[in-house]
Amino acid sequence: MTTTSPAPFAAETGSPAAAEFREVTQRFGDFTAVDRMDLTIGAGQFTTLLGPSGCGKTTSLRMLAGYTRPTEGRILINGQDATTLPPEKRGLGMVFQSYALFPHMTVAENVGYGLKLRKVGRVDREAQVTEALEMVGLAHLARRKPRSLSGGQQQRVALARAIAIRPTVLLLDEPLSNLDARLRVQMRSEIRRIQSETGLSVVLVTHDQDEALEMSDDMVVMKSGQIMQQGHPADVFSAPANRFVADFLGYENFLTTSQGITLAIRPEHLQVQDTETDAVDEALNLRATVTDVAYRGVDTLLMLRARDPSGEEVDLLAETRGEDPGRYTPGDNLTASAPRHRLVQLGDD
Ligand SMILES: Nc1ncnc2c1ncn2[C@@H]1O[C@H](COP(=O)(O)OP(=O)(O)OP(=O)(O)O)[C@@H](O)[C@H]1O
Repeated sequence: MTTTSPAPFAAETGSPAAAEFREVTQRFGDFTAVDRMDLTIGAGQFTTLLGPSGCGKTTSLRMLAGYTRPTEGRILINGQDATTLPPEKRGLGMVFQSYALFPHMTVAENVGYGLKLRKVGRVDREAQVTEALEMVGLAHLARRKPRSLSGGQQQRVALARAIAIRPTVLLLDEPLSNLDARLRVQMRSEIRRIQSETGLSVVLVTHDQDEALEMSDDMVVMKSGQIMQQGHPADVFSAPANRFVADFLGYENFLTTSQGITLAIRPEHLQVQDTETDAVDEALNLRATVTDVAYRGVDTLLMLRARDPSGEEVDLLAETRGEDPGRYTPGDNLTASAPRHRLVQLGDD
């Protein structure tokens, strides 16, 4: 495996960002798929667009790639207005969910295709193809046809093809969703390694929060064509801005305080005790009744019903580890508590 110096791949110096969306809207008839979006894609960063199906992730990526023109707003690539540029003039690499390899071409020909279109000479082209194939660990399969490769290998060829042109930004649209679970996890770290070795700016679209948390430098959570929160995964995870983001990232418990503030607590942070007095020092301290118990091997989920500090009845979920699974049964009364640093205060959606 050769290590490539980041220089040829890095975004042009002096560029404030690899790409920018400025007040971008995309309408399809009456429907607004992307709604006045402002987004900066940092040069050399791994940015993920995360959100549920239909939130506008792919539409945003297609606008950046130039396959769809925004109804309103501007798109900048490397500081230049690219709003009306056709896809082939944007210098972007793209990998789709379906690998879209040419079946009649060898692996090397597939990887070199974009370079040939760009009229890169044979010697340089071969060097760049080899470099890209080495990067994805497939140099030994250069003469094979795609159909003789596994799904994971085909995905690597698609990735090599996209990086061979040394794109300004590499766009990945759910590239791992056709792979089995083990391979998907392996490819996550491979793509991440390639990104850090090349210094490429990458935008990944995914609905998988684990993928986004593991891979991103910058995570953009979207809902209904709008950005709900953008930041480093650890920051977004520990301090979701609103209920939507919290919900999407697996916060299951939402409570309202007597002052009307909404708090979120992760199920693994909600502790249960048999008696009221055990938990008096905790910031949150609620009497609750067990409504259901689900044993899951490594942990046991307790479904609880309680009255929150505002007086509303709420359903809670506590994930207990190391407890005897038979310890609690429906109808039991207990105390659900959490220390102050586990209570996340939420803003409006
Ligand atoms: N060409 C189109 N014409 C009409 N509506 C469209 C078109 N393309 C997308 N949409 C709609 O815009 C919304 C956003 O679609 P988009 O594909 O961007 O979502 P997504 O977040 O990528 O979802 P998924 O994860 O399911 O791909 C959806 O409701 C979709 O039906």
